[in-house]
Amino acid sequence: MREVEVSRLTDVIEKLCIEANEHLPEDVKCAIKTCRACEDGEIAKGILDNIIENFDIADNENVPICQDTGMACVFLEIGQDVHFVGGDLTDAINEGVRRGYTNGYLRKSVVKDPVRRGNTGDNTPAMIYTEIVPGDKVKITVGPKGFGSENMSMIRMFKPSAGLQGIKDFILEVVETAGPNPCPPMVVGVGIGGTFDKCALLAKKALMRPLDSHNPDPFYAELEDEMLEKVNKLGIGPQGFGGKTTAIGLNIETMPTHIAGMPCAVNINCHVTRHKTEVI
Ligand SMILES: O=C(O)C[C@H](O)C(=O)O
Repeated sequence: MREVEVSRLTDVIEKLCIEANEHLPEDVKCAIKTCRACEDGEIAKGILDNIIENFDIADNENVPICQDTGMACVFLEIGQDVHFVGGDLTDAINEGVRRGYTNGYLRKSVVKDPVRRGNTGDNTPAMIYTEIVPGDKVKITVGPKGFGSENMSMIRMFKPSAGLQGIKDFILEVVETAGPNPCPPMVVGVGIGGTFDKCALLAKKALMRPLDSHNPDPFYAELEDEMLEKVNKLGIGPQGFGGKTTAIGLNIETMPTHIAGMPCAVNINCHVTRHKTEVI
């Protein structure tokens, strides 16, 4: 059994909240630049140039890429041989978010109550997802999630008879309904399978996977390519002004499901698909 002080998580999460908000992952930057090279419309090219200039400024001046610094989604893969000591794990995670958003001068975007509102003032609570894995390490990923795009996400509980075509049509429906609202070019995270709740989590996890990777199952890897091409043929384009680049990536995550169902969730992210990981 390896003892891990929870204060180490506080320190790491503080750092990851700031870094994730200021520095876009290389695979995302690369995907945006590749799409810029393929565009021929003047407006689309100009918007993608602005997006590239924006993330370069954020990198060089250590400022947030977007005014929406998001809800702090914290994913923990906890080795089963880890024993947390020195305090309450949830409190330690929230303290990391509190310090990150305060010391990094990041916008506090969380309200105390979904209906009656009232800002919590420190961007807590974090959305915490834990998974127990073999080993004695803790893998921490912070993915700040903006809500212009979160609001455009959807889930549908298909009957199996809807088949693959039902899923393909649903992905296109969600992207088309989103239109310019999630600040395209977007990243499309798709979850298929599990239960109602697990399916939504799969879609969110799909957004954390590098855009230059594929689902390990060739069937779903091909579906990722096919659907990305179809999404880009919708012509929504950068910021919704038309063009070839509606999405810079489309990742699919799946898991087994019940014989009577085929849940599908589509979690939309804007081009600011941020996440930072550290293993302790
Ligand atoms: O909350 C915001 O700043 C805006 C939001 O992310 C949006 O896309 O409009």
